[in-house]
Amino acid sequence: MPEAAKAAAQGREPFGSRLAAAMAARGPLCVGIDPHPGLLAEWGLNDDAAGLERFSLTVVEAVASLAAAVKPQVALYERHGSAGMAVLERTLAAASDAGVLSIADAKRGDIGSTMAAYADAWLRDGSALAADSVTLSPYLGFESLRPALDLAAEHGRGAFVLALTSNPEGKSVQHVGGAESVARRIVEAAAEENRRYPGTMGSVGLVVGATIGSALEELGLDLGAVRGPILAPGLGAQGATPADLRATFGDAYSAVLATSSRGILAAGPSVAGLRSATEATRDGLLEG
Ligand SMILES: O=c1ccn([C@@H]2O[C@H](COP(=O)(O)O)[C@@H](O)[C@H]2O)c(=O)[nH]1
Repeated sequence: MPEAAKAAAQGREPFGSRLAAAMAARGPLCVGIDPHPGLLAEWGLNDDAAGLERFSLTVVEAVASLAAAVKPQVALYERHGSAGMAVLERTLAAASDAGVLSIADAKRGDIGSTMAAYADAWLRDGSALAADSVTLSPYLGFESLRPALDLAAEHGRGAFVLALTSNPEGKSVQHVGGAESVARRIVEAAAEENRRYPGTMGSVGLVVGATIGSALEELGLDLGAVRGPILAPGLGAQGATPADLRATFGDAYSAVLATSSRGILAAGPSVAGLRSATEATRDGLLEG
């Protein structure tokens, strides 16, 4: 049975279609949920599971109707051990209840047999950690991600594969090869993967930083050919502006889901403050 039909049989449209609809309705912004110790302190919360929960649920409540997606940063829950992971489970459930798509920023990647276990955790129906999509690291080879790519397709969920990350050190691996760069391999593999999805947007996206400047041009990469969403971190706290995003992505800008965490979260803990920062960021992305 084709993937779209399988996912629909389970009552869920493919992730790419659901994200495209959310971006059309609410704009191209994802709000990152990054409960850094410093932010918890600024919000008057303890650096413990209770503080983490108050922080996370406040963000979901504030932004669910304004953002196309939320992106909890898994590391910041993991540092609280099992209690933190339980908060992450409740945060993902709250996002789902509030009707906003979730991207678990877990950056998982492993050999195929263990990748299947990661896929079960983040993408299988019934898993307490199941999110609408998950970030994946292709350092063990794009094809090592196969269990996650297939399970995502089967369950109407999605994946964002790291291609050109927003940190300056990323170049030392991702640009290697010049015209035949490592990043090109990832971009081409994602494009191939999205052939299994009909419609305008496939369910396999890429992570491409808003801070990469002219790298797409230098490496000769055409993100339009991917037919998938481009998750672009780096807006706000890492210095990128909406104008930078437009200049960096050019014709592919319509597929860009910009994500900002600290730049918006600094406006908390008031729900009104978070909402107004989210609206301002989103409006900046929508303005020509
Ligand atoms: O290339 C990447 C991939 C992921 N991230 C993640 O996005 C957020 C950015 O947070 P800000 O506070 O808006 O800087 C964070 O969770 C990173 O792990 C990234 O920045 N770059």
